[in-house]
Amino acid sequence: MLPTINFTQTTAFQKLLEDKKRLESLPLKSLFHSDKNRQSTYSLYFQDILIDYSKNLIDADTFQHLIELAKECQLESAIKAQLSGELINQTEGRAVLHTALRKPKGEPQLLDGVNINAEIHQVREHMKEFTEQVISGTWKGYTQEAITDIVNIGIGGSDLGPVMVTEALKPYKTRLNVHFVSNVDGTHIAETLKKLNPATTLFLIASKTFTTQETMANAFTARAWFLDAAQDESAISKHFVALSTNKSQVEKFGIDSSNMFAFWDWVGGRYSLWSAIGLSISLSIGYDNFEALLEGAHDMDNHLAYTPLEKNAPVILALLGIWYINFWNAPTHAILPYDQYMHRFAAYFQQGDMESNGKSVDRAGNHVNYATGPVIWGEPGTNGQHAFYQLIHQGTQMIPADFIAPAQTHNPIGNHHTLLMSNFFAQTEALMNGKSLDTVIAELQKAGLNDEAIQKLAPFKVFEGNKPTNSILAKQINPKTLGALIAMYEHKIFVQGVIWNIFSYDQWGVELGKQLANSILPELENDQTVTSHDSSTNGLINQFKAWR
Ligand SMILES: O=P(O)(O)OC[C@H]1O[C@H](O)[C@H](O)[C@@H](O)[C@@H]1O
Repeated sequence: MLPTINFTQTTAFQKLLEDKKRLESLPLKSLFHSDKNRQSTYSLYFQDILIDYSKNLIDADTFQHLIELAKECQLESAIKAQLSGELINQTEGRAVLHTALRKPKGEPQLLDGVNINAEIHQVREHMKEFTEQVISGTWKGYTQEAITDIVNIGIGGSDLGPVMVTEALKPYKTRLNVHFVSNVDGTHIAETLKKLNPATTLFLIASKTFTTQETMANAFTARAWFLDAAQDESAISKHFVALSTNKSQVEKFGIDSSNMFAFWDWVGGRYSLWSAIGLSISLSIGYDNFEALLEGAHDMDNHLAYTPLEKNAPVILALLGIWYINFWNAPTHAILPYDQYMHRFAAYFQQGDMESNGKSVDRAGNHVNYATGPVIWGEPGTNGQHAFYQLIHQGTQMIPADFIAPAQTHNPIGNHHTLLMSNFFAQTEALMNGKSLDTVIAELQKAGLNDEAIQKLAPFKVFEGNKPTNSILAKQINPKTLGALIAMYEHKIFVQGVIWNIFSYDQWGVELGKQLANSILPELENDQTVTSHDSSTNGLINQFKAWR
């Protein structure tokens, strides 16, 4: 079981309140002036990834107190509880073992006293064989042609992870074209199918529960589109496979269980790209690369488990997040990859983080009196710079940000990568240093403005600085480093949930909307005036009915 400690009642919390007062009036850049070794003190290497957290509003005492906070909240035993398969997802009565999916063959993982490693590797073996058959063209469609296109139909965790990873690892692409349909808006599937030939298309119906409304609607549409061409139900077995935990629903849909890739209820949807849900990844980049992704994540799991908290990357990132959210009132956190291939990374962690830690009830069932998970957002640099960085630089909210970049590009064209990286380095430096009024005045004088003009313009050109950032510099974004990065963020989320004393692995908050949609659906299927809701909802429904 996880400990239930209110972190605001700890000794470390009180010390951190004092630290905040001290650091408020201490410019971050002065911490660099007074300590020439600051970068090496506040950065660490994880394999070929440099995690530099020195541009944060911390000093030695604060860092120490953050570690003490983690210890007082019994983080170390919580990490052991999760990794050893305890039922830490208490509201659903489940263990949380996505880390087990990344263990090599033969490395035991106990769940209820049973070693589940062999079962996991059986599915991985099935994924490997299937991937190789489809890529080599020995898996044939109903016209005996090889498959050219894969359509993954899934939503939430059965979509976002595979989309993000296949995009991030596009340089490793096999000959297969992978498409993703998630939205129940018919436009999504219509636009996807337009480009495809049923004879060479393979559908992966990805759903942990196999009952999700959007996915089932898209799956039935895909089935009808396919049968319209094939005119033969027996052809389905060559063109539809299921990635799910729900065998009976899969069979009901008409997919043979030999075409089902199983996973288990101890894999949370938003942590499932490592399971059979990753089949689209494996087809997209090849099984060996998929395995390398898992290996990278497994190395990060070991780092979490065996590294002292002071040197533990996900723990440090989590504690820095707590520092800003709970002591500096930062409501959001930006993830800014300077890598076009990683353009869905922030979107992926919107679900990862916000569905996990968007909670307001603690593990004892009481309403919390402190902030929990932040709003996660971000876009790739440099696009973000020309869109929303203005607010990060000069707005009123503190927005801690992670800058992520590869030193080596997969596309060495002219000086593009140097241009990109000059922006990567410049932004975190600018956010930290800002620009003082004196500097602004001197610049305006140099530009030849008169005193009156300078006085008028100067305030708008001042940058306060002191904006905290982490810089995560990877030698290269490849399957292994990406796996490690994803796992690092996953563990960061878990660590924060432990400190906030919330359950990070349930998602009851998504249920109410689903329930209401189900009750409204029949009301939309006739032309009668609706009166069963509030006047706004009734009015909107009735206008919709009149206009459709
Ligand atoms: O994989 P499925 O069972 O279809 O679930 C898809 C998604 O459904 C819900 O929105 C859950 O909140 C998500 O966590 C889940 O990823």
